[in-house]
Amino acid sequence: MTANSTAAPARLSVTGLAKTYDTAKGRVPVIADLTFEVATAEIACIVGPSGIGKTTLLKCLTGLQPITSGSARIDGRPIDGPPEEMALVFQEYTRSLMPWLTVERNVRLPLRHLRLSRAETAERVGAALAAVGLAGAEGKYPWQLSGGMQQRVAIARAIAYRPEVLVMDEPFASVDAQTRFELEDLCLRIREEFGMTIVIVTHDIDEAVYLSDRVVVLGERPARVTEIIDIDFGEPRDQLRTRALPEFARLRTEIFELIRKAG
Ligand SMILES: Nc1ncnc2c1ncn2[C@@H]1O[C@H](COP(=O)(O)OP(=O)(O)OP(=O)(O)O)[C@@H](O)[C@H]1O
Repeated sequence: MTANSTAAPARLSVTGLAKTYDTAKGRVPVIADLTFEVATAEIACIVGPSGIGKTTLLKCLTGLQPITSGSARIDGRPIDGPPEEMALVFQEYTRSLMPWLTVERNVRLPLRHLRLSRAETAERVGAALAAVGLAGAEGKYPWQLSGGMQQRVAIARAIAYRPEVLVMDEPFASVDAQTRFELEDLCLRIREEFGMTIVIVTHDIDEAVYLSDRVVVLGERPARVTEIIDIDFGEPRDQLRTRALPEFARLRTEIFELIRKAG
């Protein structure tokens, strides 16, 4: 955890965040009290039992849901609506891509707001598609692509926008194991290449250990931070070598136990 009040503000800081939904049946407290920070160019994974409030937390971080109390800040500024410097990738790529637009136009869509030159737009779209291994697929439509390829397009769209913070909600849950490994390594590369800060909700403990600089484990209902676990495998990480390290197994067991107790 990078944290102290005299240093520059963390890229993302969550302080005493609480969230209660107002429903027809009354108020439903989902998040009681969360505090954690994510520094620039770090990858943080949020894990916890099903229904603990992980997606709710992401909605608060991305300004899609108002926070009930406490705060979420980006570079010290309170988040009270979708911040321009953030991009969000959902698990359900089928709902996030426009089926009537080509891959190229899907990736270009959010860039409209940035008022870039044509050349820069083309450069960013090309580089993002190349980064996800989809160079040459510009003219295809989402429905002509496999699920894994569609999710790559959704990620390319986020990369082309070059957000300072990339937030992803179970982004690889619906792709096959091989694609999942490739997309995880893509995350590590874009963090390296663009200095992006990445926050990922995942149910996959191994994925959290492999990708993260820190894992935020949520527990209790309404949710609190059970534990923040720093991970230091250094770079580069490798799907076979890193996952075979004794320290990897130790961290997996520790996080598994924490989630089991929290559930
Ligand atoms: N808009 C809403 N209004 C009322 N309650 C909601 C709303 N969205 C989510 N909830 C409730 O908040 C709780 C946490 O849901 P959330 O989707 O954030 O959990 P999660 O940890 O992401 O779940 P999962 O691991 O199953 O994806 C659940 O009980 C859910 O029913």
